[in-house]
Amino acid sequence: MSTLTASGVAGPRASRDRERVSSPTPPDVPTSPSPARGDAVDSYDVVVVGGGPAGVSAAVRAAELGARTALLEGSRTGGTCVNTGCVPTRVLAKTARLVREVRTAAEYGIAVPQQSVDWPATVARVRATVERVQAAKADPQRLADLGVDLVLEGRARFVDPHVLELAATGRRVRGESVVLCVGGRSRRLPLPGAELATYPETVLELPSLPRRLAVVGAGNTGSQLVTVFRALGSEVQLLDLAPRVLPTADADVSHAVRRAFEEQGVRVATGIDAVHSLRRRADGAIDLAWSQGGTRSEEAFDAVVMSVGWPAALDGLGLEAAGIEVTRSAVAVDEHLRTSVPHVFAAGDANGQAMLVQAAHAEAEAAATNAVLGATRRTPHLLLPSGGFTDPDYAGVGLTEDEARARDPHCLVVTVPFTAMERAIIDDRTRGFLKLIADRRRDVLLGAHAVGEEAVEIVQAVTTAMAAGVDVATLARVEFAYPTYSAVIGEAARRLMRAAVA
Ligand SMILES: Cc1cc2nc3c(=O)[nH]c(=O)nc-3n(C[C@H](O)[C@H](O)[C@H](O)COP(=O)(O)OP(=O)(O)OC[C@H]3O[C@@H](n4cnc5c(N)ncnc54)[C@H](O)[C@@H]3O)c2cc1C
Ligand SMILES: NC(=O)c1ccc[n+]([C@@H]2O[C@H](COP(=O)([O-])OP(=O)(O)OC[C@H]3O[C@@H](n4cnc5c(N)ncnc54)[C@H](O)[C@@H]3O)[C@@H](O)[C@H]2O)c1
Repeated sequence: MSTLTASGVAGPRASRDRERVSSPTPPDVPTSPSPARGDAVDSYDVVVVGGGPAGVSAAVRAAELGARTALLEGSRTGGTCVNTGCVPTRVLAKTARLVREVRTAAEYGIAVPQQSVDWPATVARVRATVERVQAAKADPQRLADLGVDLVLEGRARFVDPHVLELAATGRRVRGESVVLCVGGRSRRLPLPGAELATYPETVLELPSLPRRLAVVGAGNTGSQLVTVFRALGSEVQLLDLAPRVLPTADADVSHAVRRAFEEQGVRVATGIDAVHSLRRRADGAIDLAWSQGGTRSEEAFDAVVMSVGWPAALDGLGLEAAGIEVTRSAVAVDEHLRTSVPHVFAAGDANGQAMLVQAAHAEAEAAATNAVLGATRRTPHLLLPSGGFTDPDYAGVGLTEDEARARDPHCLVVTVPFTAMERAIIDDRTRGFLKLIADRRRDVLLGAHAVGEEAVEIVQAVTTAMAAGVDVATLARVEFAYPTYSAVIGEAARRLMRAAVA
């Protein structure tokens, strides 16, 4: 059987005598013999670099299309998502929710003794859950069964546009096409004392719960960490250069989350001028200096978390050896996810576009298909739902109200507060709303934004309707089970039907 290449011409075969999984360390999977540094080159149709959500999707897709495929992972499969991002954050969010539930238990007649949080036990629980998700999602045998050679021999580095060298063994792997799925890492600000900061990937390494915590950056990551540590008892100061928290969310979502933070006792400072420095004090605390409106502040914290952005993880990748261009801290790609070098593609956080798991999957499948069959697929990401597990939760899909009004001032917007929904009243979770945005003819849903209980699931349900091209009248006729949070969708659709066009 001949192998596929991007041009459809028979290409070089991989060494099939190698085990499908190789690793420099002796885990429970067999390892392949490693040739001397730079000696041998194993050839594949498609080499995928990075084994996070994007890399695994790209490798599986390429293998499904019949390409000989290698997946090079420098650390652990699962990437940021499983190991240090979504999964641990979600377990921490559940921990925070449990604390809040316990706090209100007495209102339901349940006596709970004075609560306390055992941080090491929380961390152990998070780590155990990461392992369980690892086992379910990133099973090397599953990849092998799908026809992917998983190579765990350290970080890969280009030595020329087709060949990558693996740091742990020096083995060289050649790809007729290469798909870069190397993800990102937290941005490091070049500040005096920056080494004193904690980063989202390292919050679990905090030795104890900080009594006083500063979170710099109120994007998705920072906002979720605010909720977690506030619920666990920390005094929290949130700082951001942007004028509002969650700066890319719908403005009403952003305002609602900020209001909730402030009611919970979080000090929120947006529109600051700059963060200046961190400095270790004699008592072990960290002095953080920042300014706002020209006034300088300096305050002591037990920990300072920096969540100020997520550039692509390009250090040591040798992009210069391949001639691959970088723009704004990410690998530049065209609409077909092709880099400046035509046989190299980039998907997921590495290209700096959407930076969500669902986007990583979609981009990776398109990039791998393009790598194998030719570059024609695109991922316009018109419908990319996302959300975060703060207190309250928030979510959105499609255009924000400001974006929709900028395109058509006569678009229709309705907002249904959770105070109107029986389920929210029953659960005592009336903080929140669903905003639905439709075109003036009510043919197309343009956006949905929610704050409150089950916000992410509600927005996901609206996304399904949007993806199916459901018009407002049809949505208004859908029956929703009683009593559910998603019933707010039907109520919003009915209000859209009654809304007057300006
Ligand atoms: C705290 C936090 C919470 C998040 N929560 C959510 C969420 O709830 N929902 C959501 O959709 N998104 C969330 N995200 C974003 C999500 O984690 C990323 O969008 C997603 O992981 C991107 O997948 P990826 O495969 O592109 O990159 P990654 O998951 O970062 O994977 C990249 C992989 O490449 C490997 N690698 C890097 N360089 C090399 C190299 N040179 N050689 C070999 N291997 C290499 C890395 O070891 C890593 O395994 C969160 C992010 C953070 C930081
Ligand atoms: N639940 C989710 O879906 C989820 C959760 C976490 C992260 N993510 C994704 O991961 C990526 C990274 O998220 P993130 O929150 O780390 O980054 P981000 O870029 O989304 O937010 C960074 C925040 O830091 C602020 N900032 C930047 N420089 C600053 C400075 N010098 N001082 C003070 N504030 C500064 C920005 O204004 C912004 O609000 C994003 O694309 C995000 O969507 C998604």
